[in-house]
Amino acid sequence: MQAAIVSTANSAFPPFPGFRSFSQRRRFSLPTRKMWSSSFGARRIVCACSLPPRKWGDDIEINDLSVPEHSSSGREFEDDSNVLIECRDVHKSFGEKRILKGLSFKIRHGEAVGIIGPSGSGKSTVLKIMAGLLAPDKGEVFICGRKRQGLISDEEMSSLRIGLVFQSAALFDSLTVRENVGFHLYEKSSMSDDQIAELVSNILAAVGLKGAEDQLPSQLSGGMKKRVALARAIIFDPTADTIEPEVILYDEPTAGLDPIASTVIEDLIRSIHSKGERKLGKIASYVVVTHQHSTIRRAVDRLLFLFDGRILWQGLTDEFITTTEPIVRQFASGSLDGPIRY
Ligand SMILES: Nc1ncnc2c1ncn2[C@@H]1O[C@H](COP(=O)(O)OP(=O)(O)OP(=O)(O)O)[C@@H](O)[C@H]1O
Repeated sequence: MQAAIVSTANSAFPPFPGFRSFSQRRRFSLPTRKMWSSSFGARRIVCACSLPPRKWGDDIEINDLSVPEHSSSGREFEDDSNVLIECRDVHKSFGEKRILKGLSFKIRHGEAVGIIGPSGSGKSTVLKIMAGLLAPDKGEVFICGRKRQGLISDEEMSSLRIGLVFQSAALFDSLTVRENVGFHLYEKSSMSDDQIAELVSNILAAVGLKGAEDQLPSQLSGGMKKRVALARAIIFDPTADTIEPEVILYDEPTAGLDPIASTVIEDLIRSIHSKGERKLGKIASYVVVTHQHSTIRRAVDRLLFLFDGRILWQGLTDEFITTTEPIVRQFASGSLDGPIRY
């Protein structure tokens, strides 16, 4: 994840005069998306890096952190009828550096996919391209079968909502944890401040941050910031009335967390996944960029291995440790012996 992009995303949500007090939120106007667009040229980034409130149904239990069974058959991944996001022959360079050199893959409805690969291989770049924050130099991105032109568009938002949880959390520095997590609800929801505060407290408790409501991001550790960002991505609006398929992209959600905190996050990511059914309050699919073995084992079903600008290998999570592909094998074992040289 590059600092430049993160700061761009942060600048899309500057604290506005009067914004500190959400209890007075109806006495001043938060900027509309149009205002964001004209003021910061960042309308599309706003749409993608933090999800607006979703409709969650009564069936969601935030405390239900049980891990659903992993898919056991690779066959379902051959079904092309339900593709939400497809990258086709995507190329991306930064200056002289060719990062992506013909990357192709599909994310289907119901999937839990991990993207792994060596540091600097372009995993975060792929997420940003999927989210519509970066445009490929060459190649195509299809959203629900429709080719994306440039960056994310409002038209696309109506068919699929894509949220990106940044590696660096990208919190608003001058807002409290409660205000960061409840940001979209305070702006868009018909819920009362007390209801939002209660919902925020429940979500914070679920990510292990009970009692952190009034703290500022500067008072939190890196791991705590990550959990706040996750809480912001998964908070729901139980009063909204639309259900749209939704994909969340997580960039190293467990990096820097202790093993137990990682497990909480991994199970939380699982617990809001609908696994294909269009269910109120659950997300259709998610993609996790990670280096953590625990996250690979616990939070995803299928893996894409990115190497030298392409998908070198893909398979089910269980196959990752048994594959005979030499590069993947070396990566999985962490051995210094093998084709990858540092
Ligand atoms: N906006 C940018 N400008 C210039 N170079 C960039 C930019 N974004 C990414 N890069 C470069 O592209 C390469 C891939 O970066 P990226 O963050 O996508 O890799 P990654 O696989 O996610 O790395 P890591 O696992 O270390 O987080 C790096 O060499 C990085 O320096």
